[in-house]
Amino acid sequence: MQALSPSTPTGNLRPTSYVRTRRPSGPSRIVRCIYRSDPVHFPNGIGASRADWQSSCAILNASNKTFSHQDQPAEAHGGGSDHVAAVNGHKAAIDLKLVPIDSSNSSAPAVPQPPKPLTITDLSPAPMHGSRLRVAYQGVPGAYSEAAAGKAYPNCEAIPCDQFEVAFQAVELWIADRAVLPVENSLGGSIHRNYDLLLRHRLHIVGEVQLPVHHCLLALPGTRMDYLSRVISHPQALSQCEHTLTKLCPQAAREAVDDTAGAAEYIAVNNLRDTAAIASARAAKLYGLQVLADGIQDDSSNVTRFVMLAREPIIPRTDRPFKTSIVFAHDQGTSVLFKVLSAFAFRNISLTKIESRPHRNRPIRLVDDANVGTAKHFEYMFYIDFEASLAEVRAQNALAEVQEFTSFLRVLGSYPMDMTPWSPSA
Ligand SMILES: O=C(O)C(=O)C[C@]1(C(=O)O)C=C[C@@H](O)C=C1
Repeated sequence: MQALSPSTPTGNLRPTSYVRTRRPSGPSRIVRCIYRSDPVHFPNGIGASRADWQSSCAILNASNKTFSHQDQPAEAHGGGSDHVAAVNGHKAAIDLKLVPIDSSNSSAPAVPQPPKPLTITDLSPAPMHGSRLRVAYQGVPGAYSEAAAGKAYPNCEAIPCDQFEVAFQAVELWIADRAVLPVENSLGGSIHRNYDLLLRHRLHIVGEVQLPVHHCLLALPGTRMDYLSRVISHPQALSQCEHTLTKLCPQAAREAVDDTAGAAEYIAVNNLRDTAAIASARAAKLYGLQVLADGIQDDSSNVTRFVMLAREPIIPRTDRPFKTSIVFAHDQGTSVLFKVLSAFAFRNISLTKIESRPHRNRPIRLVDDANVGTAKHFEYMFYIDFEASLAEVRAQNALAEVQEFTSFLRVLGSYPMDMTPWSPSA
């Protein structure tokens, strides 16, 4: 099993061809590279088999084909909850001259073909990569992020990536249609890396899912809890089980790894008899481990919130509860925060989340006072989620006001709230 990594597809798993398309106007671009794969299925919203990323890559003979654009309402892919803005949904790729033509078929001299006119079928939703949405997540099969991808898009093909950054890039490079990434956990707090990446990349939040996270302590069959010298897992999982772990195996050191299921796989592959992993029951099954303890999160209300990202925003609506995520900064730093928050308070708009991260471009603001010296204020980017749709006038007015108080403002997305009934990780 190999997760998509920075060397994929541009490194050792380089695909043998890309399919390119040229838009009616503008330059040609890579829209897809095709790998042979045994993708993960989500028959009931949960992944069932492992994706198998191979270096081999199908070469499309596109001489007589037209392909549809991938971005379209998620239902067309057999599930999903976001509707990508049709205004950006170029439905057909009409000029495929850049695709290598299969030379085995070319006994006759090549006659230049005039471009074919668009037909009504070119405009109907038919993804060029088959009928399933491809969803990038960080981790390997059995990770909670894979389960979140299955909850967000029930029939999707889940694409494992070894880093969050790679999941962003997979969508940007059209290798995946969506990315599903954790942003916060009810016990462990924010996943800061993803807040920073949301700002660095140009993807749009098109949805959210909240996943109850039920952790197990996994080890090779026959391992005894009192012989454990090490527990390995994702830092979030370690922090969500901190107190329980201290009670269960106080002698064991804790070590952070990239993801929970990756920790389980690592134990199995290296036959580690003194090490346990915190991961899902599904990871135990996938990697042949035994469940030493079940439900080891410190509180049953252990929920991780994931956001779904796409290249295009969705059209905000008012017929169901929506949330909007923004990020802003100001030259005068935290002094404007109160004014910004009042723009929402005056309109009865509830905030559901506020987060601050270092302002990487300008981390410190110096304020000189000849009498007392120089004050050094840290600068921040503020992230806010509020409960309103951008289609609502009160939200538009609030943002117009926020813009007056800020030197930088970006809407990360306006998207349906996850309203699934509450079920803690029992
Ligand atoms: O390691 C995994 O299984 C993940 O999907 C990552 C992650 C996270 O980043 O928070 C997701 C959910 C859990 O909170 C623990 C870990």
